[in-house]
Amino acid sequence: MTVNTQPTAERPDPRAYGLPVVRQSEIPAELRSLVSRVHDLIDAVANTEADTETLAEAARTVEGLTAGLNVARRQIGTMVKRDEDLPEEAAEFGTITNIVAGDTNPAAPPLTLHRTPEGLRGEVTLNTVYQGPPGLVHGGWIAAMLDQALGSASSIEVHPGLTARLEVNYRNPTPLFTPLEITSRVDRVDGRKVHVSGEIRAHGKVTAEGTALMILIKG
Ligand SMILES: CCCCCCCC(=O)SCCNC(=O)CCNC(=O)[C@H](O)C(C)(C)COP(=O)(O)OP(=O)(O)OC[C@H]1O[C@@H](n2cnc3c(N)ncnc32)[C@H](O)[C@@H]1OP(=O)(O)O
Repeated sequence: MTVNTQPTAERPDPRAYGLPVVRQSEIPAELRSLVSRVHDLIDAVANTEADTETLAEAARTVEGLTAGLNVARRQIGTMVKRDEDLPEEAAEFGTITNIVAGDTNPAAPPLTLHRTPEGLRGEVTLNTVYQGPPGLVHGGWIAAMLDQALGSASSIEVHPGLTARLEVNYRNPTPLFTPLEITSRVDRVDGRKVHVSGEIRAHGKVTAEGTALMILIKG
């Protein structure tokens, strides 16, 4: 059961802090396609054993592409507005290049979380880019995914906040190339302090669990 499905206050509008906002539906299909291809490129580069001529040509090509894309860059802190069907005061915002969930970040899996009657839930499958021990997800990345899921629970169920404390218990190895289920929820709200918890599961078995204290941003 969710503890609180009503925001404690109207959500802060990033535009009031000078941050640009892009609607999720405004992200061009061509950019989404590019992000997806570069996501695959990162994995290919990380694992290639191609000959040196192929590598040198790829480096020149990528250098040229990078220069072309850098001609027009977004402002740091650009936000994306999700759940566009929700009323304006209930809209959810996230940073567009968020390393875990950012729409335009090719290094993000990305992790997409949806509301459920119990809190939030998402699924993600990770390749070797996220590898720590052989065949397993890096522990720091596990913490990052939990941080995102716990922070989003606070943001969506209560109000956006910053992580003041995060504790992770690594119960079992988290495998690569395996659908991971990520769940999170708000356990308790005490003024600006929001206590949240969540888990990562593989094949139904908990591999990691996290608890965090989120401090709601003022305003
Ligand atoms: C959709 C979005 C998903 C995002 C997911 C990702 C989330 C993140 O990664 S956020 C980035 C990582 N976190 C940070 O950078 C935060 C850095 N820390 C800070 O900026 C500040 O310490 C901050 C904002 C957490 C708290 O500062 P401030 O707003 O001044 O609050 P402050 O007055 O000190 O504390 C408020 C209350 O919280 C308590 N508190 C604050 N920090 C802690 C802590 N670490 N442990 C326990 N209690 C704490 C205080 O004791 C106080 O309690 P009370 O009201 O009972 O006296």
